[in-house]
Amino acid sequence: MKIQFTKMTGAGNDFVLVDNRDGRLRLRPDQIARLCDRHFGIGADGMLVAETDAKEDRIRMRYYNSDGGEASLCGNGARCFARFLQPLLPGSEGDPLIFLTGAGIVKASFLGEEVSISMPDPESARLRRLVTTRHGPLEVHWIHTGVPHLVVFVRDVERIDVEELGRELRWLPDFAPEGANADFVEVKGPDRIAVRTYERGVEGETLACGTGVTASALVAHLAKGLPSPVSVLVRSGESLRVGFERAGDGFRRVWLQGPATKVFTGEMEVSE
Ligand SMILES: N[C@H](CCC[C@H](N)C(=O)O)C(=O)O
Repeated sequence: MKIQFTKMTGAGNDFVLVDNRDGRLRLRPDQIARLCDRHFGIGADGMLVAETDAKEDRIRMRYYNSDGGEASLCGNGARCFARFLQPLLPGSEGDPLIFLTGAGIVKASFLGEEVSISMPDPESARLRRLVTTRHGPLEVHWIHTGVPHLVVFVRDVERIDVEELGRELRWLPDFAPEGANADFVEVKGPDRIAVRTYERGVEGETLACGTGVTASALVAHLAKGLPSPVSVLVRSGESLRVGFERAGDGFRRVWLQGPATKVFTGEMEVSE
């Protein structure tokens, strides 16, 4: 089976995108994992598939991590998805796009090289939980920004063994069975943070994580008082921005902005 795809990157978090609005494609997790494989496939952190949701009469974005498992939202992926979708919808040039995701409706706006998306209202954060790691007790903050995240504040993100500690936090029994992505956050200034993320379903550090950047900025507001918008430096060296309004003890009108770039298009043969 030949797959026509577009490869894109959202600040270094990279994706394979496929237009399946005609519904002809049925990919198994092992086929998705092969497409995302960096040695035997195209190579990506995840895959985004455009579908038609007849019931809602809207386009739906399905997101799969590189292990082939589906997740409810991918923030950088949604920004790339909007950039991918726009030329496929004649007459929509420049207008905001609205599409469905597993975490609700997303509205995307195009700002030059960048794309800004509305993020779902996060479930209320669970702050200052003590967990036990092989290095002893650690204070973590849990928040769900479309997918679950554990946020840890550190003095220097460069000195963290993200693969080792990130993996341990991702699999903590306290958050089983769904687990969580692990974000390590360094406050760099009154409205700036640096974030490194170990991603669930990629099972490793990615160069950026949109829902993780959002989780980190919201918790930095709650726990450290950083105001909106927060500028976030990610592992690739690029920066993203997160804006929000308070609503009671939570948030509303959360948005995530950053680069979303096409890298190449191609086709790949996938075994049936
Ligand atoms: N790995 C995440 C989903 C993708 C998150 C990330 N790529 C983003 O940009 O939000 C999870 O399974 O919870």
